[in-house]
Amino acid sequence: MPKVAVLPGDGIGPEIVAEAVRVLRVVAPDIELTEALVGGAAYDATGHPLPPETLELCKASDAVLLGAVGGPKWDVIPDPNLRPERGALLPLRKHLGLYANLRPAICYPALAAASSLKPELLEGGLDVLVVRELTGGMYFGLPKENDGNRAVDTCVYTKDEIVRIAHVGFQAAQKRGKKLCSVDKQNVLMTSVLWRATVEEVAKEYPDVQLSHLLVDNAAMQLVRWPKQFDVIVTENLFGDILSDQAAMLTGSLGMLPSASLGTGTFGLYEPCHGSAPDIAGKGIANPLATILSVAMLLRYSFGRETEAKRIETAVEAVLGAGLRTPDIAQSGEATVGTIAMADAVLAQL
Ligand SMILES: NC(=O)C1=CN([C@@H]2O[C@H](COP(=O)(O)OP(=O)(O)OC[C@H]3O[C@@H](n4cnc5c(N)ncnc54)[C@H](O)[C@@H]3O)[C@@H](O)[C@H]2O)C=CC1
Ligand SMILES: CC(C)CC(=O)C(=O)O
Ligand SMILES: [Mg+2]
Repeated sequence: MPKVAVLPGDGIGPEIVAEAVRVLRVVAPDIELTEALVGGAAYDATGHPLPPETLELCKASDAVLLGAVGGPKWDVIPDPNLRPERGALLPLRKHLGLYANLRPAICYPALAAASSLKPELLEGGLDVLVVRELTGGMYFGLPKENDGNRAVDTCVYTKDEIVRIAHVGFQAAQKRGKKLCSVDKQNVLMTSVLWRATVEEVAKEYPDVQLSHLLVDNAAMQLVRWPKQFDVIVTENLFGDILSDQAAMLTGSLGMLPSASLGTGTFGLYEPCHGSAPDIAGKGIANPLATILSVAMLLRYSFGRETEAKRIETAVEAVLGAGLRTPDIAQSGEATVGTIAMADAVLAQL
């Protein structure tokens, strides 16, 4: 029986994951779901944000569905390695070998008005894929220190790490618009000099893909100036984290962006791109669509179930077309629905 580990986490995590699980149960009732603690919730219950039994469950599963971790309550844990982000999320990605993070930023035509961009920049929709390297760079480099007077973070990339994510970027572009933009900061960072040279080398294997390079500051500007120039963006961990949140706003809301974190093979971890949103947690108004769309990615990438994945994506598009809006994607004066009602509407469209 196919197995999925379900890790709701903190803040709005449990609220949105509960709705995504309802969708998954309807679309793929044969998949066995097992819930486990992660993040602040796990720290409170067990003293560690990633209990060994949670990691074991993930390893014994075919895929993981995660909500989000972290929040102000756990920012004050004295040992930074026991905080949810550094103690659970990053180790999960590393232990599970999930080096490729796919973050599709799709602006559904019905949401053009919710985007922070002028509608004419999004005419006919927007579909940009950010391929973010997920297990290297600044988030993982050692030493990582802070003695109160001086703090150090270290950015490390090996050629192998760049080669494998570059292949993911090129292959994704081959299946789409055949354009890849590699984003770095090679005018300053040595890791970026290696990044650019390596991407150039890998490009020789993909003559059908048009490769371009942008420095990250320019890339951030170009994303809001003319987002349709992009097809696939491949970049390192920190830049991809930032640029994908920025790309999310082009689609209407951070609450719309799903993600797949993949390694070799079909195992994957699926989560919305956003965090635990403590400012709206417990209010029943979080947008569940990023997590519901992450379930579609789970079905597509870990189980090869394209039909079921499309079924979910079509239902989401229909619900948006019918005018349902959680507050994050509503225009002023527009009626809104809560988390559960939005998921009810998706279920009704399936
Ligand atoms: N993968 C993960 O588990 C991540 C965890 N975090 C953690 O989450 C906590 C909060 O971080 P923030 O910087 O506030 O980022 P965030 O992504 O949680 O929220 C940013 C803004 O977007 C809104 N938002 C996010 N998701 C939404 C949704 N589904 N529906 C409607 N509005 C939504 C929030 O209300 C907030 O105003 C921190 O502890 C952070 O470390 C942040 C990013 C990723
Ligand atoms: C919480 C961070 C470690 C990660 C993050 O912001 C993300 O993966 O989007
Ligand atoms: Mg982020």
